[in-house]
Amino acid sequence: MSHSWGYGTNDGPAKWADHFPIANGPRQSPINIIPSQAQFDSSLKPLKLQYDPSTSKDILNNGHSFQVNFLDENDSAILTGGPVSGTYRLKQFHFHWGASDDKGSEHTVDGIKYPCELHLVHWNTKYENFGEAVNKPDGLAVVGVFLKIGSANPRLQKVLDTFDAIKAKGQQTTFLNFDPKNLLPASLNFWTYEGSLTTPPLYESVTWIVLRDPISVSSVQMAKFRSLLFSSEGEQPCRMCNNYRPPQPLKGRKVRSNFK
Ligand SMILES: COc1ccc([C@H]2OC(=S)NC2=O)c(OC)c1
Ligand SMILES: [Zn+2]
Repeated sequence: MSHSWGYGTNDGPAKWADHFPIANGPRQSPINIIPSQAQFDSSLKPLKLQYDPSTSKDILNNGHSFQVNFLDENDSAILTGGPVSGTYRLKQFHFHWGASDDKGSEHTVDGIKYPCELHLVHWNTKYENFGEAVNKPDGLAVVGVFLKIGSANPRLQKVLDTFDAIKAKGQQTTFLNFDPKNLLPASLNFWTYEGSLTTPPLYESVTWIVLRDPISVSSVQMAKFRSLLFSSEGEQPCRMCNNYRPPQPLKGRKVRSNFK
C-alpha cells in the first residue's frame, strides 16, 4: 500500500524520509541554482521540444497538483538534444505553487523563489513506458519553467479556465488540442543537473532541464491556482497551495548551462 504524504506539518517534506529514505539520497531535487557556480558546457546540444497539440488528452486534480496528460504511444510529442541522448516522450505537465506570490517554486535561483514552477515530464523511449522509466537513472527528463508575476498570461488562462471542473481531488475533464509550447519562454537557455522526482517516491531518475527565463503570470491568475483543493468532494475543503519541496543538498553535483 503506498504511504500517504502531503505538504502539511505532519506529512510534509520534512517527514518524507520516514517512509521514503531516498529523500536523503545523493541526487535529490529541487536545488538552489547559483548561476555564478554553473559551468558553461559548449558540448550541450540545443534543446529540441517538438509537441503535437493533438496529443493533449485531459486535465486531472491528483490531490497534490493538477496535471495535463498526453497520449504517449508514439513520438508525436518529444524532447531531444540538450543534455540527453535518445528520445524522451512527453507524458504530462503540472505545476507547484505557494500560498502567496513570494513563494511556490521548487528550484530557486540565488535563493530567490518564484511564485510558481511548471514541470514538463518526459520519459526515455529506451524503456517500454513511463512506469518502466520512472525509477531508472536515465528514465526521465523534466523541463522546469519559472512563472514570474507580471501581465496575465492568456495561454496559461486556457488551463486555468478548466479549474471549476477539477476543483477537488480525483476530478478530471477533457483537455484537447493544447500546445505546451505556448507555456515556454522565447529562449530555451537552460541549466541542467542530475536529480530526482520532487515528491514521493522521490526516485533519482530525472535529468533536470531548468529554463533560465520565466514566463509571466498575474497575481489574479495565481489566486486561481489557489482555488483548487487538495481534498476530495465531501471532505473538509483544504486549499491546494504550498505544494513545493524546498531545495535539497547539492552533494557535489555539477550544474551545467548551455549559455555564458
Ligand atoms: C509517478 O509520477 C510522478 C510522481 C511524482 C512526481 C514529482 O516529481 C516531480 S519532478 N514533480 C512531481 O510532482 C512526478 O513528476 C514527474 C511524477
Ligand atoms: Zn513537479
